Amino acid sequence: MYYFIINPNSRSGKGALIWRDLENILRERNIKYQTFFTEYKGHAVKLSASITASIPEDSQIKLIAVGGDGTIQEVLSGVKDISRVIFGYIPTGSGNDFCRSMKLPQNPMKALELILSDKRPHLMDVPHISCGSSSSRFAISCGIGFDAAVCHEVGVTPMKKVLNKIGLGKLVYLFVALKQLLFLKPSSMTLLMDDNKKEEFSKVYFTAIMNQKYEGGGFKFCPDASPSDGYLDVIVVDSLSKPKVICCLPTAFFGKHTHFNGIHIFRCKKIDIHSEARLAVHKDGESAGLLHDFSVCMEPKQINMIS
Ligand SMILES: Nc1ncnc2c1ncn2[C@@H]1O[C@H](COP(=O)(O)OP(=O)(O)OP(=O)(O)O)[C@@H](O)[C@H]1O
Repeated sequence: MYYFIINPNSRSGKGALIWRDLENILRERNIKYQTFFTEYKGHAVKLSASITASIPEDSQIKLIAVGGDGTIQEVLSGVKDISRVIFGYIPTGSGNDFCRSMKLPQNPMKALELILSDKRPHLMDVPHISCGSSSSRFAISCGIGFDAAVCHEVGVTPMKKVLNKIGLGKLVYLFVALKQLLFLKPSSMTLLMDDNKKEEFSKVYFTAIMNQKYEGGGFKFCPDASPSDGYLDVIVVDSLSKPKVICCLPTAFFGKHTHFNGIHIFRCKKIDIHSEARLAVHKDGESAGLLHDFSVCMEPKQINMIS
């Protein structure tokens, strides 16, 4: 039995249309499945929690997220015990950084074929973010500062709808990034890694904590990040002039930004971040509010991922 959690609103409503075609394939092949449609932000967390709470002891279920990167983040966050889930993903979002990093099919039909092929799943690391009293999982990355401000604006800008209509949804990240950069004020930040390594920076544009190589619609910010090495890769962009950031950003599409002065990359299993200014924070591209502090650590258990 497959349990599909579907965000019909992904890619500005195209998700619902794509699901119709996918469901025809499931029906034609007499596949056993159940569907759960999200109706509002945060609904996938609840659906995933109630589905996985009903798994009988010592058994596993196939839980499939159908949506954008934000839907993956919510579905993973709701799962009760990740070791009892075989997780699959069908991309119907705009950014699709998860597919890019995991080398999964970007085409929803091909992604469904992969899920139905019954290939042996691979283990994937799942990081955990704590902000005050709230905590959740993410799959790709979380970040504070510029990258989060971009994610926040991408989520609300009407430009996303327009560009999605003409099949250029990915460009929205580029336009919003350039606009945000013009108004951005760097902040001082302290990073405490694995409880013993402290790094202080005075003019941080953003810090991203990455489980995967890509975020923000294709920026390869941490080219050596791997979702199966048990580590978080951290990038800090500090003390660059704005013109230099503009020069550096396009090179990040190819992971060639790491040699610029002011780009710092670290690796750890746990990190506590403090920003002097209250800045935007994101998890897998979805806004997590404006914060001074948050912590990220790797979950002790990995999830079985169909890939
Ligand atoms: N029925 C719904 N109506 C409105 N928003 C929803 C609904 N279901 C889910 N959401 C919210 O929509 C947001 C974006 O979803 P998702 O990431 O799946 O799609 P996307 O934004 O098109 O893709 P991407 O993140 O790859 O750009 C998430 O925060 C999710 O909680």
